[in-house]
Amino acid sequence: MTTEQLRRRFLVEELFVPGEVRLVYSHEDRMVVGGVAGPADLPCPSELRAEYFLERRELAAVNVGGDGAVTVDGTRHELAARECLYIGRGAREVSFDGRFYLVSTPAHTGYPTVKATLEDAEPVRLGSAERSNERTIYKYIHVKGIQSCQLVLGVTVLEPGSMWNTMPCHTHERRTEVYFYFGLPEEDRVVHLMGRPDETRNLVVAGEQAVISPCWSVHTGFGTASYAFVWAMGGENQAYEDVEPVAIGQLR
Ligand SMILES: O=C[C@H](O)[C@@H](O)CC(=O)C(=O)O
Ligand SMILES: [Zn+2]
Repeated sequence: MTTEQLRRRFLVEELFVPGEVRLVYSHEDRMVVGGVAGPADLPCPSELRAEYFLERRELAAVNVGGDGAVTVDGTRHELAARECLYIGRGAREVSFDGRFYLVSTPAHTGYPTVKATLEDAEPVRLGSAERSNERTIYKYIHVKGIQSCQLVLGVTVLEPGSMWNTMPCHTHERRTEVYFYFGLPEEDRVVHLMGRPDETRNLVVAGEQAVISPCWSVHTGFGTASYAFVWAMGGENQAYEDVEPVAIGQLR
């Protein structure tokens, strides 16, 4: 595929339009990703053939702006920067006040709507300054955190001067993963690597853009400045550790 074909197929651009909720439906594990520059209400696009968005789905909203709030069936949840709200199947009315990144997967049952702060996410520090990959992984929705049907989601924040994420990298044959980069200065970019481990391609990604990684694809990258990203997975299982590790020397 050419650069343009790769970008059309795997890169999600232009998610934030004032007063709108923008959504992209991927057939990779039927994940929906979106952006809200609120105030705005969650619509129910006709492609879902549903009465309301969460009739057969679950949703996570991560605050990628300043202070914000999400109202779910009349209950208002205040969210500070980088905090996350999980909204279970069955919620009928969802509205946003602020800047949110959204991820949704199909759901077979309704789990409670729960808010998580950075402290709730049991931060794990990884990497080192020597390898330019000092970072903290905050897991929000996972087996030992917020319960969901299939969604697994968290935020990774790089330290100033650290540019690499997820190296050594991996694939996970049982799940699709989407990375949404944010907190990157306007003029900077992340060079994101995708593709099978023995045949990689790169996408040059700006802040507030998302990259879809099908189950066969690695997902790793380096920025021209530090950044944060939301990682979200959907698919066969929720085991965060269930990955096929790729040694650095295996990459082509
Ligand atoms: O499957 C797990 C995901 O790729 C991320 O959680 C990895 C990550 O945030 C990192 O290494 O910085
Ligand atoms: Zn991964």
